[in-house]
Amino acid sequence: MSSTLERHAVGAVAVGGLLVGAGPAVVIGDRVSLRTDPPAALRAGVTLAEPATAADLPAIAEHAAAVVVGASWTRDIPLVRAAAGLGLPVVVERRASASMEEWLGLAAYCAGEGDGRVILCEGGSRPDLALVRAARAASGRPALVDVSADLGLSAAAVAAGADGLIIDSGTGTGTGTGTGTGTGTGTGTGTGAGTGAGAAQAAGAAQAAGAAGRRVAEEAVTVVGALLRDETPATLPECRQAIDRVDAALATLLERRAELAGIVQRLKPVGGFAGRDLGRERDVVARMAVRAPALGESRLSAIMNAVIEAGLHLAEERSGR
Ligand SMILES: C=C(O[C@@H]1C=C(C(=O)O)C=C[C@H]1O)C(=O)O
Repeated sequence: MSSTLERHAVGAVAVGGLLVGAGPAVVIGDRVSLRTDPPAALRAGVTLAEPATAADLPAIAEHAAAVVVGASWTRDIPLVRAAAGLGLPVVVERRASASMEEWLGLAAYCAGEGDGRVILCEGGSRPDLALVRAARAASGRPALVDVSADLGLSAAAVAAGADGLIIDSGTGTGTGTGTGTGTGTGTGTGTGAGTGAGAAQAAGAAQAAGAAGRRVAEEAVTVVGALLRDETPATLPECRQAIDRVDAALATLLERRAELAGIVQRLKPVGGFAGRDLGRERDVVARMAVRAPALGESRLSAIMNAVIEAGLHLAEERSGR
């Protein structure tokens, strides 16, 4: 077995005001690539910036919180080396078809050329989430997943252990001017660019789609993070934020539960409070106590009585009883 399969605790890398790799997963909505975005996209305070050439590096050092070694040029070693030595955290994208060993090898090279602050990043149209999980555990480096091409993978990426999601900066800012393309889909991707009439519309569509995309990513980080991401908050604000995420997940589940309980009321011969089934309620509590042994049956029973009664009230209200 390769030694890269050893598992390491994942360290944290600060990127601007974000801590990537410890605590909650983050959403990064501003990744700029000077290979495709206009130079003006590199505004002060941008989080991630990818150079087109070495000439871009001084401006990136001045304006960006981290430099991206992009998937399309991981073999341009002089540029990789210059980017890694810039003094910023380095985000190392996996070249499509690169193996985990190649990816981690490049990350280690960047760590050696720089000050060691390296974050892995997986992207493309079909991000390999199993590889993200394995690479993160094997290297101890935090990992981001760029879900711009398929926002529907946001929840899966967080579940796979991603320390953050990147959503395309074009979708996040909608800075288009002029006519051109403005596409917004249900999953929230959009770009606005061009010159002439229709610009505002294109930019507006891109902005709306970008905001929707951000909500999808934030939702995944919050709800899936609350369910699956290990956290040991050390401060009062961090702990309260962690509780807020758990409450968001709870509210989502409570609403879902109330809908299901409402369907049951319509399916039973006698619904509502009149058809209350205390045996079934006891079974519900007993099963939950297996998952929540610290709370135990008697505390859970009080909680679930309130939950069940709220569901019955809602069902009766809706049925006009
Ligand atoms: C949903 C039902 O109706 C009532 C509500 C329950 C619940 O919310 O879990 C459980 C038992 C019943 O008192 C059911 O019978 O399953």
